[in-house]
Amino acid sequence: MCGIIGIVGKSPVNQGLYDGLTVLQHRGQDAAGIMTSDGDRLHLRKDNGLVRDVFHTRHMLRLKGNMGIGHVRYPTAGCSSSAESQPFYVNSPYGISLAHNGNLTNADTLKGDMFREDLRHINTNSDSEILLNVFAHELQRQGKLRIDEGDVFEAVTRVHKRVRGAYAAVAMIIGYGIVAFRDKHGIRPLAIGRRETPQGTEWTVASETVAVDALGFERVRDLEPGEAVFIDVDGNFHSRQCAEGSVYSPCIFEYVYFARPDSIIDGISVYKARLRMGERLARKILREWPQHDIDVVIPIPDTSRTSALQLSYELGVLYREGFIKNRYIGRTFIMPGQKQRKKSVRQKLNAIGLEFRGKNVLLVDDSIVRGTTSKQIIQMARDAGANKVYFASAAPPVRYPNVYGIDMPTTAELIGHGRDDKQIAEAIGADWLIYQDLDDLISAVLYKDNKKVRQFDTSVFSGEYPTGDVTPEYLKQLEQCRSDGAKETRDLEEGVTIDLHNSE
Ligand SMILES: O=P(O)(O)OC[C@H]1O[C@H](OP(=O)(O)OP(=O)(O)O)[C@H](O)[C@@H]1O
Ligand SMILES: NC(=O)CC[C@H](N)C(=O)O
Ligand SMILES: [Mg+2]
Repeated sequence: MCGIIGIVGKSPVNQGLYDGLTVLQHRGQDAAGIMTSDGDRLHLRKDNGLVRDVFHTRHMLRLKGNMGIGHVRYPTAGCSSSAESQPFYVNSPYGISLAHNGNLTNADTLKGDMFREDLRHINTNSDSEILLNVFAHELQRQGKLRIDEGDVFEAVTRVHKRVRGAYAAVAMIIGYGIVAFRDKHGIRPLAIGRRETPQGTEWTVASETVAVDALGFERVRDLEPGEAVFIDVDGNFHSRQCAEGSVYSPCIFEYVYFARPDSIIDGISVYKARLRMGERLARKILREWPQHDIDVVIPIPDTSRTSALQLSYELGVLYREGFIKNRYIGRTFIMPGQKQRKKSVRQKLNAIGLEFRGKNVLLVDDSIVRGTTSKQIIQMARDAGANKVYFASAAPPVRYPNVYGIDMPTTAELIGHGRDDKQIAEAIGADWLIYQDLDDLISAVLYKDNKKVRQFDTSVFSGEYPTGDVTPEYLKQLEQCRSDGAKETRDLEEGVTIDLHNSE
């Protein structure tokens, strides 16, 4: 997952973009970047690392201008070189930069078309560079010296006709403004905020409402699937539906794990959805094991806390924080390699002995993906003296790859693939394991908050891909180039790619 943000302001936006990226950090820890526009000049700083490490005072001073976009990256295509960090830039037409969250499913075809038909060179293996070039080509094709919002929307309409997969994007056109658009399934989130100042109205577009809140903007609404909004340099807001047959199918895994609980995605509170997940899972436990002997419910920090709390309440069993999280270690699941992920679990969490000694503990996590966390945590609970260690997952088993912006491309890496619940329990070392049912998860998220959302992208649980273009051949090819093993070899072979547009 990545985090994106754009601001059209009435005063310098560098600090706002930085602050916005900081609260979107949980969506991508590998790289960060900001590009601002100051009159007819663009300023860029991007590199590998966390937001706080990438931007120093000297970079912030150079990021001048009242309009800009930013990105935090969790790679799902290409490699993790700083050259593939975002925003990307093309000089023609007009000078355009773009930041993207998601993953294109027809990137290879598009790349070929770009070269053969559009005569454009793509310098990296990033699908986001392709998305930018498709947009740039479609804008250029109109052959205008000066453009207006109609031309921008026409270009986005044509992008939707060519591009498949998941894309929530913000693009900045020098001298004109910022355009934001969302694929016709609305798989990745994108929210709009506005702020009144004595100088006039300022606008922001960001992956999650937490960024809108943190910057002191007022939440306006989410972009609709297939919709584009264009905010011109004077702060005028324009919007248009640019795709045919748009159907809301937001990624349900955003609610399970990715998003911050204080965000509201597509009108649905992530926090409330997680509470309901806990509630439904508790009811399932009571149905399946009414005579349970659970002494205490313990969450696996951070994400499972909300659902674990509600689960314990509904179950009528004590909730205890038995694991303490090191606040300086980030999310382990989105780390690039399995070795690093494994090592980080132990660095990140430590058990409080007295909560485990002689007790039957129910550990609750939001999801089990590769089993990296659950396996080690269960062992830690045993080492801390637990009598029985039970495990509950607020999401159903993850059994299928994700192709829309979450880096889980290989079925073989998923602990739920090809195993039933009993075999998974054995593999992670649990005495008993319970998963949320998919229907319960859907009803926990759906509820009645937003009537427009009727279905979700549930592909990692169901194997059903809403874009309809994900074939077994595609998945095989994805697995070959993006498995942990393939990534390691490639990073060694490619070494450091020199970036064209970067400054130290
Ligand atoms: O089965 P796995 O492959 O280990 O993946 C699942 C785990 O990874 C995530 O935690 P993470 O540490 O990334 O973030 P968190 O602190 O937000 O819970 C998630 O919350 C689960 O705990
Ligand atoms: N997780 C994402 O949204 C990734 C965006 C893009 N596919 C990249 O790899 O940079
Ligand atoms: Mg976790």
